[in-house]
Amino acid sequence: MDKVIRIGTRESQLALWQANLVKDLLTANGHSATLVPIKSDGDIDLVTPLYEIGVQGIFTKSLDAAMLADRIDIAVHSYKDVPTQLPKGLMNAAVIERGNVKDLLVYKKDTDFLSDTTYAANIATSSIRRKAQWLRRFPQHQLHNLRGNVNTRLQKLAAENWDAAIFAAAGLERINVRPANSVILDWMLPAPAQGAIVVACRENDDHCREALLPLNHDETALCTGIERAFLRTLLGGCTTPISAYAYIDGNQLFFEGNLCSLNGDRSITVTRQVPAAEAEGIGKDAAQEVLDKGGDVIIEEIRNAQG
Ligand SMILES: NCc1[nH]cc(CCC(=O)O)c1CC(=O)O
Repeated sequence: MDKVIRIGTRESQLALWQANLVKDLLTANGHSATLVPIKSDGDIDLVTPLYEIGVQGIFTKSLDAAMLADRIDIAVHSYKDVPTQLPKGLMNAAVIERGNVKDLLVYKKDTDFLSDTTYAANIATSSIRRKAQWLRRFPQHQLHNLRGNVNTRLQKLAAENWDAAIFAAAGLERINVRPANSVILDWMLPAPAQGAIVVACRENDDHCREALLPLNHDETALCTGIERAFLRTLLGGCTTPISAYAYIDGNQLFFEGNLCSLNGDRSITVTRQVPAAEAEGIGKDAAQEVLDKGGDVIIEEIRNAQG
């Protein structure tokens, strides 16, 4: 009998859904696996905006520690929550096929306010990236902080006097709680690795590395790898106004990356199209172009604002 793979997961409904997906994939390949729920600091303090907490990897830290202490064997994360710098001794062993990458607006009444330039709508999100892109498009709007897991945030939106809130579509669709009152934000560029799930393990754990290898989706791994290289080269933080999306169509890889100032008054977008087989290095290269086009000044401002 194979040794049982202990899968560490956060306790939110979305985290459990993602961990169960990995458990089912491992089981289908003949492995035994069990879930080990672990609390993360990011789920305990639901008030402080993430950018004020300032710790890198607040959602992944507890699971990383549990892995290093041999209390769990693998950890399942939303890839966009994983810092670009991994703790020593751990590795990302598989990137699961990506779901919906887009952001989604959940509105209370209707979306008429989006075309009324005189109305100062109240929009909820704690994401610096979403705030910056939103203010660039709707400078007259008021933004409000909204923290918590997907379910808590939906409840808060219902309770508050806000017009709408912004979510990752994947988070709501996976656990089947996307409200009818919602619309995909096609114009908003997603966070690097949004909609993708990553499975980490200890570097020296050959059994888990081998078990996870067939779960890796090459196309998703390539695209999210480029998006994360773009992020790492610019700043490396998880709470930044940095967006990136890469996808493959035919044999071509298309990339779009953006850096916004915090209030959205400046925005630098770069794009790439290369044969997928030659995509190596384009995330870093695109980030360098952003820096050369004045991104260095914006990055410095963000660093100073975040202390
Ligand atoms: N930062 C929280 C977080 N991390 C991953 C998701 C959803 C799933 C995903 O984007 O992969 C969410 C919720 C959200 O941003 O609304």
